[in-house]
Amino acid sequence: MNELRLVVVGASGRMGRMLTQIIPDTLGVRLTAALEQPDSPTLGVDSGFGHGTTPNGVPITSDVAAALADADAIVDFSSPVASVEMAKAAARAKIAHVIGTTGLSQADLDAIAEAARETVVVRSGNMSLGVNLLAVLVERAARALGPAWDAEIVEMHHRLKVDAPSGTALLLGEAAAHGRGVALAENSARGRAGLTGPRRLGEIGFASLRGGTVIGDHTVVFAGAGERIELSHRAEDRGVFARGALAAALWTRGKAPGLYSMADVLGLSGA
Ligand SMILES: NC(=O)C1=CN([C@@H]2O[C@H](COP(=O)(O)OP(=O)(O)OC[C@H]3O[C@@H](n4cnc5c(N)ncnc54)[C@H](O)[C@@H]3O)[C@@H](O)[C@H]2O)C=CC1
Ligand SMILES: O=C(O)C1=N[C@H](C(=O)O)C[C@H](O)C1
Repeated sequence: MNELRLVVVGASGRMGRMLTQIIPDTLGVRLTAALEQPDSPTLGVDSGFGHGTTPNGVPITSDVAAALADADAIVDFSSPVASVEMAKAAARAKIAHVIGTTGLSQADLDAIAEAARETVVVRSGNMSLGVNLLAVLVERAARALGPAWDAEIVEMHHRLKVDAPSGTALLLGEAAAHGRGVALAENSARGRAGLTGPRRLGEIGFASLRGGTVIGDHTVVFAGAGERIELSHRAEDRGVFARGALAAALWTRGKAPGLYSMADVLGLSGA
């Protein structure tokens, strides 16, 4: 089978640099374009620059049309605005779109769902195997324990992260809500401050810490009467997200248009 021709969106970012670093060592994929913002100072620079290796011959560009003309899939860790624009472009070009970007609003999610009617889209707040398995465990725990065990999700990330709660925290919150058979939107508590009153039964709480260079730590606490369960994941290397995203891109081959998750890619749906 031919190599999957890949476009990386957000090529100069932390995840984009990780992707361009590992793509040459990943069987079955080939980088054909590296996209950045039109005003990025890195335009024209070889996209291998970010990790001090030999040039890869793929210069960073902002020409979306040219990039999509020679591609099978897009791997996108950028910004909500950029990912929604890319989703529309991917739908028009019928190219698979793997979206890792977080901080998406409901309107952004609706636009991505609309694009997924035309092409294969894999979206996840976390592309790592560990977190997606953790979500399965959280769902089971929430189902078994019920709302009498208070669920709180604590996350910590590096000082440059711009959205909160993290996409992973929301994914884990969805898992807990699903386990309890409720909607997260109607049962979540974010950013408590001031005279909050006592905790509401069934609430799923979120707390976000930011500092230093932390790649991504998440803990789901189930606090019962007189005992507590904590389920945690710590990412030690952005490679876990990048490898997951490349696995997702390869998985899209031959799939019907639709919106998929990493649980689908990893075979964890219904686990
Ligand atoms: N789902 C997952 O497993 C993971 C998700 N993320 C998410 O991915 C996103 C990016 O994270 P980082 O790489 O750490 O951020 P970053 O800020 O280092 O990189 C984002 C890059 O996207 C670029 N960009 C913005 N608009 C663009 C456009 N229109 N076209 C092309 N490029 C554009 C920026 O210039 C920047 O270089 C964030 O939303 C983050 O939360 C990060 C790690 C793992
Ligand atoms: O911005 C990051 O860095 C990360 N973002 C994702 C999130 O919002 O959960 C995934 C990972 O934790 C790193």
